[in-house]
Amino acid sequence: MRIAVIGTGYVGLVTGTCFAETGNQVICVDIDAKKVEKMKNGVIPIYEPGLEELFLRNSNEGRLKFTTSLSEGIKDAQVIFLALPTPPGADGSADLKYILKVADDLGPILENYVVVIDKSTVPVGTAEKVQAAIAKNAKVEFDVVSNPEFLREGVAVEDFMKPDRVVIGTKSDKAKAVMTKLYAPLVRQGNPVIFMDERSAEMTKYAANAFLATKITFMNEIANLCEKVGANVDDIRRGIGTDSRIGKRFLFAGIGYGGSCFPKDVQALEKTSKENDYDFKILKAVMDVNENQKTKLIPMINEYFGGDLKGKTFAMWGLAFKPYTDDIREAPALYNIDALVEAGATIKAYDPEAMPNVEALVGDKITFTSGPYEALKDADALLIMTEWPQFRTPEFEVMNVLLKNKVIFDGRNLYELDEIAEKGYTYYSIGRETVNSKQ
Ligand SMILES: NC(=O)c1ccc[n+]([C@@H]2O[C@H](COP(=O)([O-])OP(=O)(O)OC[C@H]3O[C@@H](n4cnc5c(N)ncnc54)[C@H](O)[C@@H]3O)[C@@H](O)[C@H]2O)c1
Ligand SMILES: O=c1ccn([C@@H]2O[C@H](COP(=O)(O)OP(=O)(O)O[C@H]3O[C@H](CO)[C@@H](O)[C@H](O)[C@H]3O)[C@@H](O)[C@H]2O)c(=O)[nH]1
Repeated sequence: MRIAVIGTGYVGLVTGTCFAETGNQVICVDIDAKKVEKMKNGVIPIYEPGLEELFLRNSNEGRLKFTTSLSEGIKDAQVIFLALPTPPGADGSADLKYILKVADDLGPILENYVVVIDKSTVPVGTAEKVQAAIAKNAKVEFDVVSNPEFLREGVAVEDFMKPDRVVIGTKSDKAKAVMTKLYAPLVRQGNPVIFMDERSAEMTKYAANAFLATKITFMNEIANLCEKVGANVDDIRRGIGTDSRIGKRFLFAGIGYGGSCFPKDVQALEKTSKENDYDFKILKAVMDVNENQKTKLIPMINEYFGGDLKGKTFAMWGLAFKPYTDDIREAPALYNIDALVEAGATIKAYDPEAMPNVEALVGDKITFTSGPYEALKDADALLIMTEWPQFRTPEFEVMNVLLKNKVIFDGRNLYELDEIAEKGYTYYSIGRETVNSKQ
C-alpha cells in the first residue's frame, strides 16, 4: 500500500517506520525542514529503543521517505495518517489547529479516493470536523477514520508491531476494507481489530489514558495514606495486583505521572465533560492529586535539612519522564528542579538520554555530569526521579565516599528498605516507612 504520514513526532515516525517494515511504501511529511533533512540523511530525531534499526533499514531499502511537501507526500497515497500535535489550548482543551490546517490543505490536492486517518489523540467530534474541512474543497471521494494510537514511549515499536488491540472508528465499508488490509500483518490472533463509530473510537483513547492515569493516582493516594498509617505501598501493590480483576500493571506509586499524553489527555477529557455539561469529578481529583505528587519529595527534603536548602547541592538521577526515552515533556524532574533552585539549591544531574533536551530547556540553571557517580561528588543528598535500570543496583561503596551525607530521596522506590538500612542510609521513598540511619 502507499501511505502518507503527516507529522513525524513520536507517533508519526513509529507509524511510518513500522508500516514500511510491513512492506508498504511510506512517505513522511513534516513542516520542520531541519528535521526532514536530518531524516533524509539517515539521522533519527528521537531516542526510542529498536526504532533506529527499522528506520535505517527501511530508509536504505527505499520504503521510507521524507519530504516537507504535503502534495508530494500524498501523491497516489491510499491512506493518509494525521499524526499531528494536539497540545492543550489556553483553556485545557485539545488544540485542533494543526489537524484542521492540514485538513484544509488536503481538500484541494486530493486526486483519488483516499482514507484519511486520525492517529492523533483528538476530542469527540473531530473526525466530523476533519471531514467537513476536507469536503469544503475536495473534488474526489474520501473517508475520515479515527484510529487512535496506544503505544507507550520506550516500548513503542513493540506496542505498535504487536498491539493489544487496534481500534478503528468508521461507518464506511470501503474504509473498513482498507484498514483491515493495512493492519492484517500487525494483528495477532486474539488481539483484535475493534470496529466502532468515529465518536466512540475518539472517546476510547481518552477513556484508556484517563483510566490508567486514575489507576496510578489511586495508588499514589494509597501510598500517601500508607505513609501515615505505617504500611508499605509495594506490599499493597503485590497484594492487590495478583487479583486478576485489578491486574499487576500501572500500580507503581511514585512522583506522579508525566509525559506528553496523560497530563494533557486527562485535562482535555475533563474539558470535554464540562463543555457537555457533565461534572467528571474523578478527573478533577486525579489532576489535583498528581499536581501535588510531582513535588512530594520536597517537604521530605526540607524536613531532613531543617527547612533551609540554600547553598545545598543535590545529585539528581534521572530527568526523562520515564526510562528508555529522552522525552522530558511534563517530566516530574523539571518541577523538582524548579522547586529546588527556587529554594536556593544547586543541582548536578545525570540521565542516560535526556540531558540534551533538559539543557535546551533550562540552560545553565543546573549542571550535567557524564555519569551517575560524578553527580554525587560533594552532594548533600541523592534524588531519584526516573527508574533507569542502571540506578537500581548502584555501587554503594562508591556512593559512600562521594556523597556528603548518606541520604537518598527516591521518587521511584528503587531499593528495598532492609537493604538500604543495612547500607547505613537515611532513605525517603514513596508510600513506605522512612529509613532513618541519621543517628
Ligand atoms: N507521544 C506518544 O507517545 C503518543 C502516543 C499516542 C498518541 N499520541 C498522540 O499523537 C499525536 C502526536 O503526538 P507526538 O508526540 O507524535 O507529537 P510531536 O509533537 O512529537 O510531533 C508532531 C510533529 O508534527 C509536525 N507538524 C506540525 N504541523 C505540521 C504540518 N502542518 N504538517 C506536517 N507536520 C507538522 C511537527 O513538526 C512535529 O514533528 C498527539 O495527538 C498525541 O496526543 C502520542
Ligand atoms: O505504574 C505506573 C506506570 C506509569 N507511571 C507513570 O505514568 C506516566 C506515563 O507512563 P506510560 O504510560 O508508560 O508512558 P506513555 O508513553 O506516556 O504512554 C501513555 O500515553 C500514550 C499516549 O497517549 C498512550 O498511547 C499509552 O498507551 C499510555 O500508556 C509516566 O510518568 C510513568 O512514570 C507511574 O507512575 N506508575
